[in-house]
Amino acid sequence: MSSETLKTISFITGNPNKLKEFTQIIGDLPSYKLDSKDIDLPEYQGESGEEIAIEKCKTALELLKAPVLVEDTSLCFNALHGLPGPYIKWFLKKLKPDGLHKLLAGFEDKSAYAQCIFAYGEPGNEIRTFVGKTGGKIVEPRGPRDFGWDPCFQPDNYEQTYAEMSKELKNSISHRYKAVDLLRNYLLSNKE
Ligand SMILES: O=c1nc[nH]c2c1ncn2[C@H]1C[C@H](O)[C@@H](COP(=O)(O)OP(=O)(O)OP(=O)(O)O)O1
Ligand SMILES: [Mg+2]
Repeated sequence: MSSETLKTISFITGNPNKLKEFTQIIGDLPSYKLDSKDIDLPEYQGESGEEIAIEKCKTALELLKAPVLVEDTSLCFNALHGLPGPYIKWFLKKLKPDGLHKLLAGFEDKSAYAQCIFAYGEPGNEIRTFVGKTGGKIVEPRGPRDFGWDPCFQPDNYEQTYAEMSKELKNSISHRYKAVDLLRNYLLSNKE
């Protein structure tokens, strides 16, 4: 297929680590050209993760008026009925991974899940969402601190935190991997 007939999709995110993982996970996508834009879009509050992703996608569509992809990530503590959830960014900013772990000091249940929701929109079409979840527990931080709450999240069935894992391993089991896998299948089955 010549480059003129490739459909360009812009992944809009202000987070370079997300973009790096996304690019590694999605790999080569025949018929599409994946582009990215570094814009930190405003996010609605008090909504479910899915609604936040859809609203974020609508904002991106208004800006670009072309196929856009956005993503919203949550970290949900079961003892806290799913909080911090979509507000994890602000909790992390103030508390750091150490404080996130301490937040659960008074609770026996340290279980949590990481959730990633991609929202894909094209002008005039309904917005599609793709949800990936990985369960685990919140532990005392271990490993490099280069990406968010990775040091304090240990996925089920593994002895390492996300931060201690190789990128290849994280990207083969993560919340983001599961969501991108659904998105990839959708895009490949939906191409004209
Ligand atoms: O796999 C991950 N491992 C560790 N930390 C992570 C991961 N994925 C997102 N994060 C962090 C980034 C932000 O502190 C919060 C999600 O907030 P979220 O609004 O989705 O991300 P963001 O504002 O950094 O980028 P964007 O411009 O795409 O909204 O969790
Ligand atoms: Mg954000």
